[in-house]
Amino acid sequence: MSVPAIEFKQLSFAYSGRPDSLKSITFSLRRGSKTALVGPNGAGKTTLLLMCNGTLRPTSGTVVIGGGEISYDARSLREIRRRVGMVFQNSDAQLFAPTVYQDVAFGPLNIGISDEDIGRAVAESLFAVGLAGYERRPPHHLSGGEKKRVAIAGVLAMQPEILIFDEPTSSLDPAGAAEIMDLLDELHHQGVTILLSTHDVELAYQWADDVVLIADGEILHHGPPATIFCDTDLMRRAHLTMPTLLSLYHHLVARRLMQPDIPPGGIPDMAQRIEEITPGGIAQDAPAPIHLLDTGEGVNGPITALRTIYPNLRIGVMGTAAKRTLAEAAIIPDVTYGVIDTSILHALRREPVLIITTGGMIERVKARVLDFSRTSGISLSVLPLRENDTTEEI
Ligand SMILES: Nc1ncnc2c1ncn2[C@@H]1O[C@H](COP(=O)(O)OP(=O)(O)OP(=O)(O)O)[C@@H](O)[C@H]1O
Repeated sequence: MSVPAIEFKQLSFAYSGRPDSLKSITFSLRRGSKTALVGPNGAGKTTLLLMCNGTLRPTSGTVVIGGGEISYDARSLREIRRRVGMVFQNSDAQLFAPTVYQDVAFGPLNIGISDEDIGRAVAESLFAVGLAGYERRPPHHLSGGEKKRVAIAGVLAMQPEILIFDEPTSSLDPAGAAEIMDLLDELHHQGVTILLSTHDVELAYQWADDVVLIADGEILHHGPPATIFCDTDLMRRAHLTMPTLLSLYHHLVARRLMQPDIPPGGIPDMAQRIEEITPGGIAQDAPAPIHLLDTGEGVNGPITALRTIYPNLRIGVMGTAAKRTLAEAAIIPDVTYGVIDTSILHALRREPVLIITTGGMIERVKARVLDFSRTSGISLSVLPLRENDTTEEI
């Protein structure tokens, strides 16, 4: 078995003169996993996250990063903070330079990266968080959401192997929050291990592979989201409520309108199940295909060709590189976040859709659509587009 990304071993912690905020915490995070640390106010989430890069030191017990126990001398801490990026809940605590550029450049500058490479890292990180062109702005004149993005860019510029986010979507509007979650998905796909804290059960249910439930400084459970969020006793003990999608599913099952099954993973799954039990749906028609274009193949030709066949084609774009390519080609996409599930919903409504992305994200689209087809029994097709070819089917 591979070495875990992070291990907490019998970790306890008390702020000076206070009772224990963390009580004998033991769990580990798989390398490359995306985990949500979920719990009510005051549960100990922030305190636990601050252990991950040595900002706080346990009163007893240890934190192990990639197989090595954290040491608390200045040199070791510098090295740990390069490998473990941390975005704080309060961005004001993280931003201090006079310009956005200097703020994002601060980390790379401190580890001796050349000016040219720093320029590139800053530009790429700002583009990734949707703030290209903000370089000369003073961070303290930005909105709360923009500050959060600058803080994220500063962490991305260090290319950490582990990302720790304390309430990543707080102070972001819903679309901005969804874009940041998509960015986290992209980073996860590049192999980064992600641990975020939240009390947003909707977000944790739809996004995380694993959920760690914490209340009153203790871990109540660590497991797959559906197992944890379906457990009403656990939810009550953690002062949380069941995600809306699960709650609706349980109500429909209890009223015998729906067969008990694996809980729905997202809106496409739920919409499909409702369509199956509702007369008058369009289930008898075959779904529209989801076209898929790798930006490496060039975007203008295939889009023009597809638009002549489908004038009402919807275009979704996933990932930083693809967004940049589309911006350069002056093509405005219809969907920029939640792209795969939105595209599945369009396909089920028999509306033509094209997803533009690149690299490993191509496989992610195929895997998610295949997974949906398998669980729903509805055969959806993904048609990878090439310059003169729109017919290959998975
Ligand atoms: N600087 C501090 N000094 C003393 N006690 C603190 C300090 N920070 C947090 N605590 C206490 O530690 C406990 C855990 O707080 P923590 O901020 O880790 O919880 P949290 O789960 O992140 O909460 P929230 O969701 O409200 O941000 C709480 O009882 C809190 O009052």
